[in-house]
Amino acid sequence: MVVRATVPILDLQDFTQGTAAQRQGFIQDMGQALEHTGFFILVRPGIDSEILTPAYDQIQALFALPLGQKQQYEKPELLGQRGYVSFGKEHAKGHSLPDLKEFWHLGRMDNLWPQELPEFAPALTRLYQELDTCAAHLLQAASLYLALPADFLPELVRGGSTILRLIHYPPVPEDAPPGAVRAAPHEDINLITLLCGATTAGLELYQRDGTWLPVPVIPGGIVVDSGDMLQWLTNGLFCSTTHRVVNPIGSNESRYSVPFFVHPRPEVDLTPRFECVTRTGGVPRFGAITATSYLQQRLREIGIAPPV
Ligand SMILES: O=C(O)CCC(=O)C(=O)O
Ligand SMILES: [Fe+2]
Repeated sequence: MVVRATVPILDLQDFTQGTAAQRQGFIQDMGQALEHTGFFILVRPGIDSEILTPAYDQIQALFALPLGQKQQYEKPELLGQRGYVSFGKEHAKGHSLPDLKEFWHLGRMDNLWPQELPEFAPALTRLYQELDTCAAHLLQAASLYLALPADFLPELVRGGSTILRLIHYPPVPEDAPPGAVRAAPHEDINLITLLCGATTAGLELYQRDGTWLPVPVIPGGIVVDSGDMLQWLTNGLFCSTTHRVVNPIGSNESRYSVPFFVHPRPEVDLTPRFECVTRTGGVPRFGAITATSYLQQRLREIGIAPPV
């Protein structure tokens, strides 16, 4: 019998409102998912449609603005960390072809806001805050799984450089370079990513047997994955899984998705925790580095930051 792999599904309310046994079950299942798949789908994440719907309306309105207006908010000196990044700018590490996407970044502070859309700032600020709360629950559960104090990981990201990325993948242009895809295979740089509300399928994750597993779109669910910084800090116990977004087959429509990249504060030390080194064979696989040095190095690799 062939057993088909699936992406684990977890219910956040087991952790936030469940019995002691449900809470413990959530911690175990989440830890196992991050160890073995690097991905899971979170249902009942506590972000309701009153927040998501207006945010999505604003995202669609943003990308519908004329290119010239969007480009007023494209500022190379911000290294793509705030405002607009136009179609074809970013490429995945190790890939020369650009991804077929345009996107907008907003953070905890120092944001650029599109003056054309007065509702944009309040709607997106609320979504950022809700995702920040959701991420804190997940990082608490991850800390408990690692037998660290519950506040260990949430404390690293408090006031940190977390970024909300609004992505629009337009219909694939006829003149797109052969081989270019919506998002080429890559790993996320940060600690964890919460991907909310992709409008259509396309996200796939790479499995150890060399096959790609499509991630289903579950309405109201959030796709969560662990990134390279968490892999580093846990000495590889939690894996940062390669993923990609494939081009649509059949109807060539726009796809929107909204990843929330949870980052530590810049000065945070990412040296593997000794508890995790012990759990992974006793030998540190990674060295000492701060979150800011790690990020700069990675942004250079994807063509966003200038070489030193
Ligand atoms: O659009 C998606 O579903 C995934 C996007 C992604 O992996 C990324 O921006 O890092
Ligand atoms: Fe990603």
